[in-house]
Amino acid sequence: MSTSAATVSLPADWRDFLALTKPRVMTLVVFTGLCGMLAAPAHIHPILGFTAILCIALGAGAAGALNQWYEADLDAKMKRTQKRPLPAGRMDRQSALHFGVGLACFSLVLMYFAINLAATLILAASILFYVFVYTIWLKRRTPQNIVIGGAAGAFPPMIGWAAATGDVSTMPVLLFALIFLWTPPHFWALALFVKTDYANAGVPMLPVVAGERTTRIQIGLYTIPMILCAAAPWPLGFTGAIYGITAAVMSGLFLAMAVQVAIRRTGPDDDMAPEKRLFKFSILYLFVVFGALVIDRWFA
Ligand code: HEM
Ligand SMILES: CC(C)=CCC/C(C)=C/CC/C(C)=C/COP(=O)(O)OP(=O)(O)O
Repeated sequence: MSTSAATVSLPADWRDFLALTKPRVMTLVVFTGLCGMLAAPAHIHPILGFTAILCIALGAGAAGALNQWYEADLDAKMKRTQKRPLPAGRMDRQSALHFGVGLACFSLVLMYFAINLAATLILAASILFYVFVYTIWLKRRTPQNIVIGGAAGAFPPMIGWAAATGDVSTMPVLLFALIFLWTPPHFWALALFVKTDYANAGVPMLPVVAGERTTRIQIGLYTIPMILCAAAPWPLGFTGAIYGITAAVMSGLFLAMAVQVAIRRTGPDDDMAPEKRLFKFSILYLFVVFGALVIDRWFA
């Protein structure tokens, strides 16, 4: 259990509450949720659609706040996270806890009454998974933390789909699998160049525990099933050529960058440019592939 990381010296303002929700990561979470909703074979009224996306954003924000409530001690030890409201002492942990629990309850109640049970249950699963399975249980215990805990971030397209259709079928499961398999290359590419931060904080991320070589190989190994999942919707008849060709081009680029990272040997002064490029590209990849899904459905 984490302890209070710093003396609280400044009153928190709305920017600190916004920072608790991890807004930058949330943009992609919300985008994949929106694309899952718009790619579904059912129309949802725009106001209900907006409400469902709002619920995903609030639920993800709640999960981010509860993550920061629990790991203020870890965040205080890492350069990348030291300026967050809790480790910087601009907010007390209880406020973050109340904010996170309140937001989670609000998003779930709104989803249930405005949308449907299926979307509510999957949203609840993703909040619970991120907070309890990833943050509290696995993150400090095993380098497989992000493989298993990563499921939390893979649910949003399924939530969007369920909001539009009321259920879940093969296609949203494929979209879940795509993000699930994307998460290890996304995160481990970053972990390779912020390895020292994690080592200092005592977090057992793969490069710290198993070494760089293993991490590089694992990045390559997860990329192969990931691109198969990205390719599958076209031959399975769920999408057309716009999606199929876009996914193939983006997956080809992803594979090339992942292989480059997988086979590289680096010295202590290496600038880690290929790893940084792969991390940045991983984000663009999901934006473009999910965007293509919607363009294919609506404009093809
Ligand atoms: C367990 C799974 C994941 C882990 C451990 C992880 C970890 C990280 C970390 C540490 C960063 C750097 C953020 C920062 O500098 O504050 C990051 C950035 C990012 N992640 Fe992930 N991530 C995961 C899953 C996801 C998922 C599922 C998405 C969305 C679908 C996502 C989207 C992003 C985006 C958009 C950024 C860039 C944020 C920025 O520009 O600052 N991540 N991720
Ligand atoms: C719809 C819904 C509830 C989604 C929630 C899932 C979600 C926000 C997934 C993204 C995962 C994420 C931000 C991991 C960051 O890892 P970390 O927490 O180890 O990163 P840190 O070191 O920056 O805190």
